[in-house]
Amino acid sequence: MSSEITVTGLSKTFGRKGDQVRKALDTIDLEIRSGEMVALIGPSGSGKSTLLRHLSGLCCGDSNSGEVSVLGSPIQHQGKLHPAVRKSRARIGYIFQQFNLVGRMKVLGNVLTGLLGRAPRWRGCLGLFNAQERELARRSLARVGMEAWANQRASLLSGGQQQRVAIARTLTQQAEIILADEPIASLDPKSARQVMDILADINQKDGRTVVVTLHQVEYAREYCQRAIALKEGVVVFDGPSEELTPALLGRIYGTTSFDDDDAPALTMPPQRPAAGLALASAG
Ligand SMILES: Nc1ncnc2c1ncn2[C@@H]1O[C@H](COP(=O)(O)OP(=O)(O)OP(=O)(O)O)[C@@H](O)[C@H]1O
Repeated sequence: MSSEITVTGLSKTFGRKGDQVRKALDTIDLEIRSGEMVALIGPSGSGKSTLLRHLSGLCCGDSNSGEVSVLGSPIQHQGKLHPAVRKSRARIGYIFQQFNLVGRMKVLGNVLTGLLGRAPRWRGCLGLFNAQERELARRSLARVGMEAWANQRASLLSGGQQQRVAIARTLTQQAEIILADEPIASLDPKSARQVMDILADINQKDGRTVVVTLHQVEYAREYCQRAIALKEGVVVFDGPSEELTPALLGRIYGTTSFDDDDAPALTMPPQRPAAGLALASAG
């Protein structure tokens, strides 16, 4: 399998000298291969969302720190976005915790916005999509079980339905990679499972690479073959998700207590990772 996402030496510091400085990512090295479904896990504030944003160039690393390339194209290099990042972004689907649909717009219109990065800008701005593009959007909605809602306003949908429409938007975009940032964090368990089933289906049937940040470790174990755990901006585990034993999770999260949704119930403040926790000791 070829490498689809490569991150080398990426660091990100928030805050300026004099203010409170916070290192959100600390010299991250990663390689994600074509067709993988990878969970990004770790305690709140460990850097999962920040890392995901860097992968699509929504965020730039520290100057002189590292590089990110996706699908063979550079996204950023030493703190600067590559001039052709817009082209690369058109190939990357991004799913947000809060769906990012336009509530006043119809569901079909929202799904068609997936084409904005590919269609000529003037056509997208005027909403001039051709019959073939509309058909693609309808097929995408059917794939996530939302075809019957095509002409409804997005604001009328439940959270789970909105997230399915957001996934249909990435299908219409014909995204080659899907980055999903906490896609199920605000959903009830049934909707969460539907969304994870759809992401897994796209991964398995279409061979799309999926990287998903998750709070619920059980979903990571069930749906993703590989898990990458961050703690205080450092990769502390990278391996098969079945190797996420309670003892290891206890060290990653600083707790052995998990709530009903299998999200870690944090009772201890985050600690620096113990030396022995780094990568090699994961098994
Ligand atoms: N725009 C920002 N400005 C300043 N600090 C930020 C910003 N974005 C993130 N941070 C900080 O970077 C660190 C990592 O945040 P991030 O949101 O990536 O963590 P996370 O693992 O996704 O957390 P959660 O699971 O709670 O969403 C945190 O300390 C956070 O406060």
